[in-house]
Amino acid sequence: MEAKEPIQGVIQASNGLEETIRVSIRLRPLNEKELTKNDSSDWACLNNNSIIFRSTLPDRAMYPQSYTFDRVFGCDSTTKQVYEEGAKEVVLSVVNGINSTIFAYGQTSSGKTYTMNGITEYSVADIYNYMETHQEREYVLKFSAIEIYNEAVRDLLSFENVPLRLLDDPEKGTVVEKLTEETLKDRNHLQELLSFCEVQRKIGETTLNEASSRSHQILRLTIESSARKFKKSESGSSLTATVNFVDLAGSERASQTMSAGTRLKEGCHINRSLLSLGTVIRKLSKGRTGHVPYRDSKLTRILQNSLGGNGRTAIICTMSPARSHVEQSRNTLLFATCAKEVSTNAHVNVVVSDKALVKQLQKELARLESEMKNIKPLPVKGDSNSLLKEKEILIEQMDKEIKELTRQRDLAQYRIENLLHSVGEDRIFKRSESTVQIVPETMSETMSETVPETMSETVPATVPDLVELDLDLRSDDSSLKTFDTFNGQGQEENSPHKVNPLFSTSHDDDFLLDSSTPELAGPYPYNNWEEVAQRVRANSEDSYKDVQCIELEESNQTPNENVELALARLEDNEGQMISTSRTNQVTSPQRKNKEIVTINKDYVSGGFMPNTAEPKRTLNCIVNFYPAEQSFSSIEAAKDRFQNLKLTRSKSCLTVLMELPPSTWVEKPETDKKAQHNGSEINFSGLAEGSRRKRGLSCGNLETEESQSVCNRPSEDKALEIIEEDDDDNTSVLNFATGKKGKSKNRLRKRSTHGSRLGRTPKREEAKETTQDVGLEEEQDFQSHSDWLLEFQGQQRDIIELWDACNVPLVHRSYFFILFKGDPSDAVYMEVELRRLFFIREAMSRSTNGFGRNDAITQASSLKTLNREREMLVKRIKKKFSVKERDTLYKKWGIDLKTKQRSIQLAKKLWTRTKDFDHIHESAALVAKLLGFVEPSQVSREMFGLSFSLQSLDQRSFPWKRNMSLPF
Ligand SMILES: Nc1ncnc2c1ncn2[C@@H]1O[C@H](COP(=O)(O)OP(=O)(O)OP(=O)(O)O)[C@@H](O)[C@H]1O
Repeated sequence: MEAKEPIQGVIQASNGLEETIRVSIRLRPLNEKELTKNDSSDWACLNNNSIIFRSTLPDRAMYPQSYTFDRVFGCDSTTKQVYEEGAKEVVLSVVNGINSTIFAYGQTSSGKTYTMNGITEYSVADIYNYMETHQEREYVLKFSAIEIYNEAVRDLLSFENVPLRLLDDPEKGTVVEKLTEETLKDRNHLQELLSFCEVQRKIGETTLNEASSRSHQILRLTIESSARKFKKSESGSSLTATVNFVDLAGSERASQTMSAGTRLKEGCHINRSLLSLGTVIRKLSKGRTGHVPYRDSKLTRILQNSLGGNGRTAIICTMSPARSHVEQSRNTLLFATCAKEVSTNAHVNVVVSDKALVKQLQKELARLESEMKNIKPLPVKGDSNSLLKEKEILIEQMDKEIKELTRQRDLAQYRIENLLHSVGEDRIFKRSESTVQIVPETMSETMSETVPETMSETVPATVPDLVELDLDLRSDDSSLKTFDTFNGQGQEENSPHKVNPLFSTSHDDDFLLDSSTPELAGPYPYNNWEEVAQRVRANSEDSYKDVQCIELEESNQTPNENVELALARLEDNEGQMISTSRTNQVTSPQRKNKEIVTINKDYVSGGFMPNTAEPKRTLNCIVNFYPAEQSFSSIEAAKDRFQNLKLTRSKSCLTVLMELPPSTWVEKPETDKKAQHNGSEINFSGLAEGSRRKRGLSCGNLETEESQSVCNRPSEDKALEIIEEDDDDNTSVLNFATGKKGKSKNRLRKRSTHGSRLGRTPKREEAKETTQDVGLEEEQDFQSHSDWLLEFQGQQRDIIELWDACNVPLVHRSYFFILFKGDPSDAVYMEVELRRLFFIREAMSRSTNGFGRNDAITQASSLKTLNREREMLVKRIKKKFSVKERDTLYKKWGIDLKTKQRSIQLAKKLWTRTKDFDHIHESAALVAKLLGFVEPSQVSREMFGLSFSLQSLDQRSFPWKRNMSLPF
């Protein structure tokens, strides 16, 4: 068994190897004397491991008949076999740094010396053979020999017959003082020494006149080995181990050698060492508990490590087969049986000096440092910069893919939600063909679910968009920020709004190409709406320009300042909103902004919740807070005002301006007269019940025929209807947008749906037709503006009335009042506001009276039709206004990109959230404007329209939500 390579740097021992003593039995043949006496053998080797006693004598029955050991050698076994199978493995452990001991135990003349001499010879031969075949290491062999006789230790290599003392060394254990230790030169040298020892031992026996040895002989061979690459002086570590060849004295009892005098004493000493050996073996065989009497004899002291200590041990028990020696043979077998139970714990003995250890570590360190220095950097394939760029490009591509996938995922989720929602709404949302039907209580939840979750979070249903519009009017920068926040972009850190991925990454116009839009089926109920916009724009083009010019030349007031001015008046009349005393003079922008914020805060904190007291108060304020002599809406006042300006426009322009005062929201006798002159039955003197009845406005009673006609008005009867008289007039977008009328001979005939509802339309249309019959273009334009003015004034009153009925908050009224002053392009917003207010009032009424479902149709079918219309609108918008054209217009008008983006975002939101017929046309018109016809002066107006359209959408579900009343 090969021992493991020792670990350097550890002094004395490692690799503990616990094993039992290897015990073999060798049965020698009968010698001549025994044969002569016919001392037959009763022992027989049953196999290689067992020996049996075959005697049938009755008195022997009490003893065991069979014994088993590691190896049993019969009479015909050679010493070579005994060595090979019983000792060699243990002996050769010494070359690997493990101590080993070979014992020969047995009675006198049983063959101990005979066997041990042979084993020693074979061992020496094998050791030298090993060293010769392992030249990588250097070996130093040292030999010593002692004899223990009568408990006296003698150096067999010394001619002096002086007993040696035993010393206890802390590291080596018991050592023999002054013991000769001969360093061997070669194997012959060892053979000479062995012969010399044998002679010495025989001399002693001869002196004692003994045929058999009475002493214990210990031949000790120590082997030190080290790696050959290290010189001895530099050797950091070496292995050192000793093999002991122990030839014990005969184990027969003292009584058998009992004699008088010296012989008795000799026999007693023999027994002492042997008895002590037997005791130690017996103790060790029972485990290492308790005291082991190693020190009871010289023999056990010297061989302490070989007996249950650091080393491997083999015991060869020799025995005579003669029947006459049966008792000694049994004793030998009993000893062997005990020895078999003894275990040892062999270690590899590595001896390392401190100096050598330091040197070895230094060398190892130097080697490692050298290796570190020799390590070359790994070759880099190609240019690192190009690799980096490639990686960056790859990352960018992956990032785009991720965004695209995310967008597709969100889109798919949104469609699924819509689909599921539509299915679910079939049971709860019903409406007539063209009437917005009051939805059940679950409608509010359904509506909110229709909008993507992120969008719902972005715009809480109860947060009016006016607040954001207010901020927008303060300054461009703040409005940008606010609107971005509104749309989930450019969020502030603590903003609860989330970005809707549906919009965050898509192109500005992508939402118009949403493939989820179903096909359009059936008649398009709002044909040529874009032509309406063109007409309106064309007819009002000069007015726009003049207004802009006047506003610029008047006082360089910005839209914000106009708002401020109105608010200042509002404050003066209210006297409660803002304690600051103000006049009509324009204050500094900073101050104005601050005060507007104050109003907005009031609105958000207090005005948002239902407030029944304020609307009644503010309604009167809105109507009356302008004294007649100060009112901008007064024609006379407007004339004075305009005349004081440095007008550069033509007379016709001035005329138009005079007819389109900045604000017509207050009652004007002149206008009333004009309205009456045109056959209108509108009573402009307030909001008396009688006037409402005259106009057919039955706001409080929707069960009347008129009100039913309002609510059930087909969607075809929308706010604007275009009659193209000249099909060849295909004014280009650019021409239209830049104000070139070209050869347009379009006739715009406005048909007010709500006007019809109010009972004014027939007469008003008659007036229109009469005007058209004149045929003069200027007169037609004039008539058109006059009609619009009447229409506008009528709408104003309806709106004011509905504001009151719906408890619309003051702030909303204020801004609406300021922004929409009778410009022809305000028609859309007026119509939207009216529709919104009608709806809200109707909803309030229904919420009080209960819900009716008889005339309802399924939400799925209405959504289907809605989406068809949406699809058609998309196609028309795309066809009319290319992206390139719009960009050209934006650039020409100087609309900055952020403003454009903001408008488009609002349009997206409105477009996406428009879920019914009431809003799709207005939203389509607004979207179209924002995509192609938003001039700088219209930005705030358009945004306001979008904002309150969105607000209307959000608040639609509010009245039924948790039975709360309307917030305005
Ligand atoms: N296996 C054997 N084969 C042949 N002869 C043997 C064998 N074993 C021992 N002998 C012979 O027996 C005799 C006694 O042997 P040996 O001297 O070795 O006994 P011993 O046990 O050493 O006795 P003592 O204890 O008195 O020294 C010797 O002459 C030896 O040659």
